[in-house]
Amino acid sequence: MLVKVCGMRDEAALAAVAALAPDFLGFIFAPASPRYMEDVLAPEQVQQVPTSIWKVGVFVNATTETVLAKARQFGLGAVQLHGHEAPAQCEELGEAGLLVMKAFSVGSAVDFAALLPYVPFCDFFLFDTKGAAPGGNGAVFDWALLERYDLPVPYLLAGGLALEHAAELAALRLPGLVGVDLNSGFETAPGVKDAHRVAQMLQALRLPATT
Ligand SMILES: O=C(O)c1ccccc1N[C@@H]1O[C@H](COP(=O)(O)O)[C@@H](O)[C@H]1O
Repeated sequence: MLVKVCGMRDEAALAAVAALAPDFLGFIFAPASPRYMEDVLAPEQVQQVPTSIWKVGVFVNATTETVLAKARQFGLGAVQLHGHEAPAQCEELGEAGLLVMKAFSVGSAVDFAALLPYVPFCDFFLFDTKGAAPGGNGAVFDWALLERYDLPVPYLLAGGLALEHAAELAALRLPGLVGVDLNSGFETAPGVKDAHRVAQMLQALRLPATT
């Protein structure tokens, strides 16, 4: 199971979580988010994350020019598009050499047909809970809604995941599911990750499957 830890904005927590070697570390570039990090982390602090970890910039309805400029400045290898970005923008960012993750908000149902235009242009999808904010709402959706997923793009599960879900997530078998995204459920304050809780989750998810 791939693990992304998102919303890094505290230098000490960044170092502690990076030392745990998650697959992805996420940095929020949406100014309205309490996890917005450009005011507290310098590009060099992001660039020094080990190259074995994908550095993911999380954007909400930013232009391609802005995303590419931030990617260059902070040394991002991947982008998570968490707004209403079009398939053409995913294509542009992929062609620029970035790994593209498109997030979709899940309410009481998922319209998989609406995702079809994104299929050729995304490396991963990410399913998050619909809420008042574009992301980081800290709420879990009904994962059973993904049982009918049949598209060829692998996805990460997001939305309110916390340590209490560890056993259920480790045993979860859903078509297309390849990873999880840890965010507000692993914080002591917005953007300050609790490396101890992240370590416990990584251990639970990386244990060999028993079934
Ligand atoms: O975390 C944020 O503040 C945020 C802001 C804008 C876009 C995305 C954001 N976070 C993403 O939201 C999901 C779910 O987070 P949570 O577990 O519910 O807190 C996750 O993919 C984050 O990357």
